[in-house]
Amino acid sequence: MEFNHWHDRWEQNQIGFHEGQPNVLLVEYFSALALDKGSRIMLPLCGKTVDIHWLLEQGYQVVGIELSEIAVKQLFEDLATTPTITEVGALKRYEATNVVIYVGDFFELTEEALGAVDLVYDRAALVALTEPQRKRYTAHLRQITQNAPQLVICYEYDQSIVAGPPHSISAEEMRQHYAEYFELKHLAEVPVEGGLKGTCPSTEHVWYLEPIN
Ligand SMILES: C[S@@+](CC[C@H](N)C(=O)[O-])C[C@H]1O[C@@H](n2cnc3c(N)ncnc32)[C@H](O)[C@@H]1O
Repeated sequence: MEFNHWHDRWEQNQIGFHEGQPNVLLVEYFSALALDKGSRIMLPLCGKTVDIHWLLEQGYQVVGIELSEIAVKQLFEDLATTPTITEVGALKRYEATNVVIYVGDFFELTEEALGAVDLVYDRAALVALTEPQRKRYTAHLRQITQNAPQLVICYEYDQSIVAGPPHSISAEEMRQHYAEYFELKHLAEVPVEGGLKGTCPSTEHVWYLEPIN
C-alpha cells in the first residue's frame, strides 16, 4: 500500500517534496560538519533530489536508494550522465562517476551492497514514513551504515491538523530512535514559510547525530 502511494506519486508527477534547488538548510549547515572531500554520503529515500548534484559538485561521493525507477532515471538524465545498470539481489544498481543509486525497497538494502558510509544525509526520508515504518527504518539504517553520523532535516507540526506525509517528528521521537547510539545535536529550528502544505504552522529542524563511541 505504501509502495503504491509513492509509485503513484512519481507516475503522476505529484512530487511537491522535490526542491528545484539545493536544500537551503543543507547548504547552510553542511560545512560545519567539516567532512573530508571524497567522503561517501548516503541519501536514504533520495528521490531525484538536487542535493545529490550539490554534494557531487562539492567533491563528495554519493550513494542513495529510491523506490521509484522513474525518479532514478530522471536523476541521471538531470545529471547528464549515462549510468551502468546491474542487478544486486532484489535491487537495481545505477552507477556513474562518484554516484551509486539503488532502485527498490530501502529494507532490501544490505550493509554489503551499501559499502562504507561516512555520513547519512536524511532529508524528507524519516518524515516520509509511518510510525511503525520509522522504527524499522531507523534500526535498519543504523545497522547498514554501522551507526554512521547523520544530518537529519525533518518537520514538526500538529499532526492532528494535517495528515502526513510528511509526518511530524518531535525531539522526543528523535531521542527514542537514536539517543542510545548518538549524541543528538539540535542545529536549527526554522519556521516553514506559509505553514506546512500552506495551512499548518510548522517548523523545520536540523539535527546532527554524532555517534557515541
Ligand atoms: C518525501 S520523498 C523525499 C525524496 C528526497 N529525499 C528529497 O528530499 O527530495 C520520499 C521518497 O522516498 C521514496 N520511498 C518511499 N518508501 C521507500 C522505500 N521503502 N524504499 C525506498 N524509497 C522509498 C519515495 O518514492 C520518495 O521518492
